[in-house]
Amino acid sequence: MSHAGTLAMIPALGYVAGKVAEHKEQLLQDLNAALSTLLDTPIREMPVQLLLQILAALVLAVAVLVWYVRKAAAKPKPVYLLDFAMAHPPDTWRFTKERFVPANSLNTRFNPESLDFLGKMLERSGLGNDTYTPPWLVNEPIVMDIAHARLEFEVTCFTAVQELLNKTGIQPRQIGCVIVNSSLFNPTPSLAAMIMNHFKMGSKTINYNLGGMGCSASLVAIDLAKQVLATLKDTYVLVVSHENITNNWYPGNDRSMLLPNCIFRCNGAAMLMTNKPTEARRAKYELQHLVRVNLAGQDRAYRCVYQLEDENGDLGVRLSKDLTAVAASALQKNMVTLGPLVLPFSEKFLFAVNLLKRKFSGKKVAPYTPDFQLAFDHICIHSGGRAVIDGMQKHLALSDAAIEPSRAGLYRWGNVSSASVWYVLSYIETYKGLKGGDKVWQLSFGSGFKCNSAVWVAKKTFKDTHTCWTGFDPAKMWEDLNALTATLAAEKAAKRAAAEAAGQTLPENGH
Ligand SMILES: CC(C)(COP(=O)(O)OP(=O)(O)OC[C@H]1O[C@@H](n2cnc3c(N)ncnc32)[C@H](O)[C@@H]1OP(=O)(O)O)[C@@H](O)C(=O)NCCC(=O)NCCSC(=O)CC(=O)O
Repeated sequence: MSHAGTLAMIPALGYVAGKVAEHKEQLLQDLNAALSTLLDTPIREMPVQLLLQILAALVLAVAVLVWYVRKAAAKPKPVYLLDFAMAHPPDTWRFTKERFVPANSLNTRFNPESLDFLGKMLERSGLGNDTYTPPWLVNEPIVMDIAHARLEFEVTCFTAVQELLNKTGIQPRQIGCVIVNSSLFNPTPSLAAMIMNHFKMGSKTINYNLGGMGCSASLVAIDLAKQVLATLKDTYVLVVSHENITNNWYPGNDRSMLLPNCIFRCNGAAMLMTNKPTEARRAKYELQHLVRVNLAGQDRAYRCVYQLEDENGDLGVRLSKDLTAVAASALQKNMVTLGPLVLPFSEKFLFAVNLLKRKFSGKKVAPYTPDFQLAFDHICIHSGGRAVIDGMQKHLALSDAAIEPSRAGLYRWGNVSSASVWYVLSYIETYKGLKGGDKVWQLSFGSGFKCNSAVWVAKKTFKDTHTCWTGFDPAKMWEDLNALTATLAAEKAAKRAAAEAAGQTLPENGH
């Protein structure tokens, strides 16, 4: 029954309760008399009508019991996130900003304009000085073979999984299913098989490998884990999210394909999910909602993150300038489903009034964006790039404090693809901590084009210091980011003034 139906029954129940209280004495006397007659009368002597009434009551009781048991069995069992751990590559993989252009100069195929573009984009990207790249991509000789791509996966993800097993005390043989997502590196045997082989998992463990699913694939993997947990009893599902830099380093001169070299960096996240009731108390979170939106049916959205060969045959991923606009439209669609599930009544009401005004007022009314900060205590937005985060902050009208974890994710780790929502959550656990009952929103975007949301509820009050944030200084980050914002604003103003002087008008984005 819907909540509205339940609410509507309250006055009726109140009326019945009032009447019962009013005639309590009489009712008790009648019941007593009926019971004594019933108990003193052998079944053979009972009137047929009474027997039928007893039978009907018994049938009704059994039907209610069966309905209740079936309803309880059909209710999805809770899905818990026991814990998660992040990859933290070795210090020898640190890739400072000063090294970026000299290291890229080792690739003799980059022309001077490309090197200029790479340097300029890095400066404006919102990445800090301390991200990680496999050393074989930025030292001579440059190697981009499959053995090194595998090595990158081992260094990042095996360590994250090992740390997760150490934290939880779960043995590899207890894991019933392994799910790995990596968009651009899908060797055979699969990455999921590599995990099973390294950790010597049992032959009954099932595995899945999600390829080509972009930066929002971690939440697709979580959704798959949820579905697996609905079919396997009392088990653990290990989810590993990774994007490979070695297999994705573009050596050519197409600007839109060079952009990933500027912003994508080494990463890995390992999550342990379970449906075991005995783990309910120590689990960090319970999954409350998972909403997936996929715009693959629309050409512009489908093509805006696209792997292809350039005109010289070099393979890379082209990032379209449309990406932030497409992400905003995917977000809008996701919010339409997510909003009613999570927003407080006041926000739903304002949204509905706005909708009616837009439909029937005959005037141009701007759409109302609900305040999602009223629905969630913590927000983890995919740190896909400075422009992506800026766009999301604007669309969702988020405060600097609410968006800080995502900015920190980009600044400290770069665009770490689908693992980003976990680096962001680990920042929240490390710096802010959670209270039991806190709601966390993970929001990811990626090729397809997809926008996925996961809502988690903290099961306890805790703080967890993740090693991937050791030594990080949020104040220094804000100092750098504020300086960058000021530089970009000054540049934009100068461009606009020059254009106006020349009698031209620049579009909103300044180009
Ligand atoms: C790259 C930026 C840091 C640049 O910042 P700026 O403030 O300088 O931006 P801007 O718009 O003024 O652009 C500066 C210059 O870069 C060029 N430029 C910008 N975007 C470009 C693109 N996609 N392809 C080619 N050129 C591009 C502009 O034309 C301009 O060139 P000129 O100076 O010549 O006029 C920012 O635009 C950004 O963060 N973009 C989003 C990156 C992104 O797509 N991330 C999502 C990754 S995909 C992902 O995360 C999901 C997935 O993979 O599945």
